[in-house]
Amino acid sequence: MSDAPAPAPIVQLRGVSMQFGAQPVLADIDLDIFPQDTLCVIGESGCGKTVLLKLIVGLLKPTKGEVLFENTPIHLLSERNLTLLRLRVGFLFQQAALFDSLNVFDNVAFGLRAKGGVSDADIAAKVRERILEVGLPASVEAKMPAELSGGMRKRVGLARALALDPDMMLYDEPTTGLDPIMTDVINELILQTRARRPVTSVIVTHELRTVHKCASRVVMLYPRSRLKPDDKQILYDGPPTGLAHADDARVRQFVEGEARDRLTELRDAP
Ligand SMILES: Nc1ncnc2c1ncn2[C@@H]1O[C@H](COP(=O)(O)OP(=O)(O)OP(=O)(O)O)[C@@H](O)[C@H]1O
Repeated sequence: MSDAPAPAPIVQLRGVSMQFGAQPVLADIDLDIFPQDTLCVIGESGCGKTVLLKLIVGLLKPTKGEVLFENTPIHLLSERNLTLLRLRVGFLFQQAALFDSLNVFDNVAFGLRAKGGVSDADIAAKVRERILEVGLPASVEAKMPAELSGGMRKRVGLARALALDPDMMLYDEPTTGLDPIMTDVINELILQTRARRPVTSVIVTHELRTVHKCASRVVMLYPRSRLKPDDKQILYDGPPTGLAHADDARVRQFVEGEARDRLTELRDAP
Protein backbone atom coordinates (compact mmCIF):
# COMPACT_ATOMS: atom_id res chain seq x y z
CA MET A 1 0.00 0.00 0.00
CA SER A 2 1.22 3.50 -0.78
CA ASP A 3 1.90 5.88 2.10
CA ALA A 4 1.99 8.89 -0.25
CA PRO A 5 0.28 11.86 1.39
CA ALA A 6 -3.06 12.90 -0.11
CA PRO A 7 -2.61 15.72 -2.64
CA ALA A 8 -3.57 19.21 -1.54
CA PRO A 9 -7.06 20.17 -2.69
CA ILE A 10 -7.27 22.44 -5.72
CA VAL A 11 -10.55 23.91 -4.42
CA GLN A 12 -11.80 24.09 -0.86
CA LEU A 13 -15.18 25.30 0.32
CA ARG A 14 -15.06 26.14 4.00
CA GLY A 15 -18.32 26.74 5.81
CA VAL A 16 -19.84 28.17 2.65
CA SER A 17 -23.40 29.49 2.80
CA MET A 18 -25.27 31.21 0.00
CA GLN A 19 -28.51 33.05 0.48
CA PHE A 20 -30.54 35.02 -2.06
CA GLY A 21 -32.73 37.49 -0.17
CA ALA A 22 -34.60 35.38 2.36
CA GLN A 23 -33.88 32.14 0.50
CA PRO A 24 -31.04 30.03 1.88
CA VAL A 25 -29.71 27.87 -0.95
CA LEU A 26 -26.46 26.48 0.43
CA ALA A 27 -25.66 26.28 4.13
CA ASP A 28 -22.36 25.55 5.78
CA ILE A 29 -20.87 23.49 2.97
CA ASP A 30 -17.43 21.99 3.52
CA LEU A 31 -16.01 20.39 0.41
CA ASP A 32 -12.49 19.66 -0.85
CA ILE A 33 -11.95 18.99 -4.54
CA PHE A 34 -8.70 17.24 -5.32
CA PRO A 35 -6.54 17.52 -8.43
CA GLN A 36 -7.78 15.20 -11.13
CA ASP A 37 -11.02 14.34 -9.31
CA THR A 38 -13.92 13.87 -11.65
CA LEU A 39 -16.59 14.98 -9.24
CA CYS A 40 -20.25 14.65 -10.16
CA VAL A 41 -22.66 16.83 -8.21
CA ILE A 42 -26.21 15.51 -8.11
CA GLY A 43 -29.39 16.50 -6.32
CA GLU A 44 -32.87 17.56 -7.16
CA SER A 45 -33.67 20.66 -9.15
CA GLY A 46 -33.04 23.90 -7.31
CA CYS A 47 -30.84 22.44 -4.55
CA GLY A 48 -27.95 24.73 -5.51
CA LYS A 49 -25.71 22.75 -7.86
CA THR A 50 -25.17 25.56 -10.36
CA VAL A 51 -24.70 28.02 -7.52
CA LEU A 52 -21.93 25.75 -6.23
CA LEU A 53 -20.17 25.86 -9.63
CA LYS A 54 -20.41 29.65 -9.72
CA LEU A 55 -18.98 29.93 -6.22
CA ILE A 56 -15.96 27.84 -7.24
CA VAL A 57 -14.86 30.44 -9.78
CA GLY A 58 -15.97 33.53 -7.95
CA LEU A 59 -18.93 34.30 -10.22
CA LEU A 60 -20.86 34.43 -6.95
CA LYS A 61 -19.52 35.45 -3.56
CA PRO A 62 -20.66 33.35 -0.59
CA THR A 63 -22.85 35.00 2.00
CA LYS A 64 -20.73 33.21 4.61
CA GLY A 65 -17.55 31.15 4.56
CA GLU A 66 -14.83 31.11 1.95
CA VAL A 67 -13.76 29.41 -1.24
CA LEU A 68 -10.07 28.72 -1.70
CA PHE A 69 -8.45 28.01 -5.05
CA GLU A 70 -5.02 26.48 -4.55
CA ASN A 71 -5.08 27.67 -0.95
CA THR A 72 -5.88 31.29 -1.82
CA PRO A 73 -9.26 32.67 -0.75
CA ILE A 74 -10.71 33.83 -4.04
CA HIS A 75 -12.46 36.82 -2.49
CA LEU A 76 -8.98 38.21 -1.76
CA LEU A 77 -7.88 38.02 -5.40
CA SER A 78 -7.59 41.24 -7.36
CA GLU A 79 -9.85 41.56 -10.40
CA ARG A 80 -6.82 40.78 -12.58
CA ASN A 81 -5.89 37.65 -10.65
CA LEU A 82 -9.50 36.50 -10.65
CA THR A 83 -9.49 36.87 -14.44
CA LEU A 84 -6.25 34.87 -14.62
CA LEU A 85 -7.82 32.17 -12.46
CA ARG A 86 -10.89 32.01 -14.70
CA LEU A 87 -8.65 31.55 -17.73
CA ARG A 88 -7.51 28.31 -16.10
CA VAL A 89 -11.07 27.09 -15.77
CA GLY A 90 -13.17 25.90 -18.70
CA PHE A 91 -16.97 25.99 -18.53
CA LEU A 92 -19.50 24.03 -20.46
CA PHE A 93 -22.87 25.56 -19.69
CA GLN A 94 -26.29 23.93 -20.13
CA GLN A 95 -27.06 25.75 -23.37
CA ALA A 96 -23.44 25.68 -24.58
CA ALA A 97 -23.64 29.52 -24.41
CA LEU A 98 -22.08 30.13 -27.82
CA PHE A 99 -21.93 33.64 -29.25
CA ASP A 100 -24.68 33.53 -31.86
CA SER A 101 -23.11 36.24 -34.00
CA LEU A 102 -19.75 34.46 -34.29
CA ASN A 103 -19.04 31.41 -36.40
CA VAL A 104 -17.67 28.22 -34.85
CA PHE A 105 -14.05 29.14 -35.51
CA ASP A 106 -14.41 32.52 -33.82
CA ASN A 107 -16.32 30.97 -30.91
CA VAL A 108 -13.57 28.45 -30.25
CA ALA A 109 -10.86 31.08 -30.78
CA PHE A 110 -12.55 33.57 -28.46
CA GLY A 111 -10.69 32.74 -25.24
CA LEU A 112 -7.33 32.46 -26.98
CA ARG A 113 -7.77 35.90 -28.51
CA ALA A 114 -8.97 37.35 -25.20
CA LYS A 115 -5.94 35.91 -23.42
CA GLY A 116 -3.62 37.50 -25.95
CA GLY A 117 -0.04 36.66 -26.86
CA VAL A 118 -1.01 33.84 -29.23
CA SER A 119 -0.25 34.22 -32.94
CA ASP A 120 -3.02 33.84 -35.53
CA ALA A 121 -1.34 30.71 -36.87
CA ASP A 122 -1.22 29.14 -33.40
CA ILE A 123 -4.85 30.10 -32.78
CA ALA A 124 -5.89 28.48 -36.07
CA ALA A 125 -3.95 25.31 -35.26
CA LYS A 126 -5.38 25.09 -31.74
CA VAL A 127 -8.95 25.70 -32.95
CA ARG A 128 -8.60 22.97 -35.59
CA GLU A 129 -7.12 20.55 -33.06
CA ARG A 130 -9.91 21.10 -30.54
CA ILE A 131 -12.67 20.84 -33.14
CA LEU A 132 -11.30 17.50 -34.34
CA GLU A 133 -10.82 16.40 -30.73
CA VAL A 134 -14.55 16.76 -30.02
CA GLY A 135 -15.35 14.71 -33.10
CA LEU A 136 -16.47 17.47 -35.46
CA PRO A 137 -15.26 17.89 -39.05
CA ALA A 138 -13.08 20.90 -39.88
CA SER A 139 -15.84 22.10 -42.24
CA VAL A 140 -17.92 23.07 -39.20
CA GLU A 141 -15.58 26.01 -38.52
CA ALA A 142 -17.40 28.31 -40.93
CA LYS A 143 -20.89 27.51 -39.66
CA MET A 144 -22.94 29.76 -37.41
CA PRO A 145 -24.28 28.33 -34.11
CA ALA A 146 -27.87 28.53 -35.42
CA GLU A 147 -26.94 26.01 -38.13
CA LEU A 148 -25.87 23.37 -35.60
CA SER A 149 -27.79 20.65 -33.77
CA GLY A 150 -27.91 20.70 -29.96
CA GLY A 151 -25.26 17.98 -29.74
CA MET A 152 -22.95 19.85 -32.12
CA ARG A 153 -23.40 23.05 -30.14
CA LYS A 154 -22.38 21.24 -26.96
CA ARG A 155 -19.31 19.87 -28.69
CA VAL A 156 -18.35 23.32 -29.98
CA GLY A 157 -18.87 24.62 -26.42
CA LEU A 158 -16.55 21.90 -25.19
CA ALA A 159 -13.94 22.70 -27.87
CA ARG A 160 -14.10 26.35 -26.82
CA ALA A 161 -13.72 25.47 -23.14
CA LEU A 162 -10.75 23.22 -23.93
CA ALA A 163 -9.01 25.72 -26.20
CA LEU A 164 -7.22 27.28 -23.25
CA ASP A 165 -5.98 23.94 -21.89
CA PRO A 166 -7.79 24.44 -18.59
CA ASP A 167 -6.60 22.95 -15.32
CA MET A 168 -10.20 22.61 -14.27
CA MET A 169 -13.36 21.94 -16.23
CA LEU A 170 -16.82 22.77 -14.94
CA TYR A 171 -19.72 21.12 -16.72
CA ASP A 172 -23.26 22.30 -15.98
CA GLU A 173 -25.67 19.60 -17.12
CA PRO A 174 -23.62 18.86 -20.23
CA THR A 175 -26.04 16.26 -21.60
CA THR A 176 -29.40 17.88 -20.89
CA GLY A 177 -31.68 17.72 -23.90
CA LEU A 178 -29.53 15.24 -25.83
CA ASP A 179 -30.58 11.81 -27.07
CA PRO A 180 -28.99 8.75 -25.42
CA ILE A 181 -26.34 8.34 -28.11
CA MET A 182 -25.30 12.00 -28.06
CA THR A 183 -25.34 11.85 -24.25
CA ASP A 184 -22.86 9.03 -24.47
CA VAL A 185 -20.75 10.96 -27.00
CA ILE A 186 -20.46 13.80 -24.49
CA ASN A 187 -19.68 11.32 -21.68
CA GLU A 188 -16.93 9.82 -23.83
CA LEU A 189 -15.53 13.27 -24.58
CA ILE A 190 -15.44 14.06 -20.87
CA LEU A 191 -13.52 10.82 -20.32
CA GLN A 192 -11.18 11.48 -23.25
CA THR A 193 -10.47 14.98 -21.97
CA ARG A 194 -9.60 13.50 -18.61
CA ALA A 195 -7.36 10.88 -20.23
CA ARG A 196 -5.54 13.43 -22.42
CA ARG A 197 -4.63 15.95 -19.77
CA PRO A 198 -4.48 16.12 -15.98
CA VAL A 199 -7.69 18.08 -15.55
CA THR A 200 -9.90 18.37 -12.48
CA SER A 201 -13.56 18.15 -13.45
CA VAL A 202 -16.78 19.05 -11.70
CA ILE A 203 -19.90 17.86 -13.48
CA VAL A 204 -23.37 18.95 -12.42
CA THR A 205 -25.73 16.40 -13.84
CA HIS A 206 -29.10 14.70 -13.52
CA GLU A 207 -27.90 11.91 -15.75
CA LEU A 208 -27.02 8.80 -13.78
CA ARG A 209 -25.30 7.26 -16.80
CA THR A 210 -22.90 10.19 -16.77
CA VAL A 211 -22.34 9.66 -13.05
CA HIS A 212 -21.58 5.98 -13.43
CA LYS A 213 -19.45 6.41 -16.52
CA CYS A 214 -17.42 9.50 -15.64
CA ALA A 215 -17.32 10.13 -11.90
CA SER A 216 -14.49 9.19 -9.60
CA ARG A 217 -16.53 10.72 -6.80
CA VAL A 218 -20.14 11.82 -6.31
CA VAL A 219 -21.56 14.46 -4.02
CA MET A 220 -25.30 14.65 -3.49
CA LEU A 221 -26.80 17.90 -2.25
CA TYR A 222 -30.23 18.11 -0.67
CA PRO A 223 -32.48 21.19 -0.88
CA ARG A 224 -31.75 23.37 2.13
CA SER A 225 -35.45 24.09 2.63
CA ARG A 226 -36.14 20.42 3.31
CA LEU A 227 -33.50 20.04 6.01
CA LYS A 228 -33.58 20.71 9.73
CA PRO A 229 -31.25 23.57 10.76
CA ASP A 230 -28.44 21.28 11.94
CA ASP A 231 -28.67 18.72 9.14
CA LYS A 232 -25.77 18.47 6.72
CA GLN A 233 -26.69 19.42 3.16
CA ILE A 234 -24.29 16.95 1.56
CA LEU A 235 -26.11 13.63 1.92
CA TYR A 236 -23.57 11.54 0.05
CA ASP A 237 -19.88 11.87 -0.74
CA GLY A 238 -18.30 8.77 -2.18
CA PRO A 239 -17.84 6.59 -5.23
CA PRO A 240 -20.68 6.15 -7.72
CA THR A 241 -20.85 2.44 -6.91
CA GLY A 242 -22.02 3.25 -3.36
CA LEU A 243 -25.06 5.29 -4.38
CA ALA A 244 -27.54 2.45 -4.84
CA HIS A 245 -26.96 1.10 -1.34
CA ALA A 246 -26.24 4.37 0.46
CA ASP A 247 -27.25 4.42 4.14
CA ASP A 248 -29.44 7.47 3.61
CA ALA A 249 -32.84 6.54 2.16
CA ARG A 250 -33.05 9.97 0.47
CA VAL A 251 -30.00 9.12 -1.62
CA ARG A 252 -31.46 5.78 -2.65
CA GLN A 253 -34.79 7.45 -3.44
CA PHE A 254 -33.04 9.96 -5.68
CA VAL A 255 -31.06 7.42 -7.65
CA GLU A 256 -34.08 5.16 -7.97
CA GLY A 257 -36.04 8.15 -9.31
CA GLU A 258 -39.04 7.57 -7.03
CA ALA A 259 -41.23 10.60 -6.29
CA ARG A 260 -42.98 9.03 -3.26
CA ASP A 261 -43.85 11.76 -0.71
CA ARG A 262 -42.24 14.47 -2.90
CA LEU A 263 -45.31 14.53 -5.12
CA THR A 264 -47.60 15.72 -2.36
CA GLU A 265 -44.89 17.92 -0.83
CA LEU A 266 -44.32 19.74 -4.11
CA ARG A 267 -48.06 20.14 -4.66
CA ASP A 268 -48.59 21.53 -1.15
CA ALA A 269 -45.55 23.85 -1.19
CA PRO A 270 -46.42 27.53 -0.74
N1 LIG B 1 -28.50 35.02 -9.01
C1 LIG B 1 -29.53 34.50 -8.33
N2 LIG B 1 -30.42 35.31 -7.71
C2 LIG B 1 -31.45 34.81 -7.00
N3 LIG B 1 -31.69 33.49 -6.84
C3 LIG B 1 -30.84 32.64 -7.44
C4 LIG B 1 -29.73 33.09 -8.21
N4 LIG B 1 -29.04 32.02 -8.68
C5 LIG B 1 -29.73 30.93 -8.22
N5 LIG B 1 -30.79 31.31 -7.47
C6 LIG B 1 -31.72 30.39 -6.81
O1 LIG B 1 -30.96 29.43 -6.12
C7 LIG B 1 -31.61 28.16 -6.16
C8 LIG B 1 -30.63 27.12 -6.65
O2 LIG B 1 -30.36 27.37 -8.04
P1 LIG B 1 -29.40 26.43 -8.89
O3 LIG B 1 -29.46 26.95 -10.29
O4 LIG B 1 -28.08 26.31 -8.24
O5 LIG B 1 -30.17 25.04 -8.79
P2 LIG B 1 -29.74 23.64 -9.43
O6 LIG B 1 -29.60 22.67 -8.30
O7 LIG B 1 -28.58 23.82 -10.34
O8 LIG B 1 -31.08 23.32 -10.24
P3 LIG B 1 -31.34 22.60 -11.67
O9 LIG B 1 -30.98 21.16 -11.45
O10 LIG B 1 -32.81 22.79 -11.87
O11 LIG B 1 -30.49 23.30 -12.69
C9 LIG B 1 -32.84 28.33 -7.04
O12 LIG B 1 -33.98 28.48 -6.21
C10 LIG B 1 -32.56 29.60 -7.81
O13 LIG B 1 -33.75 30.27 -8.11
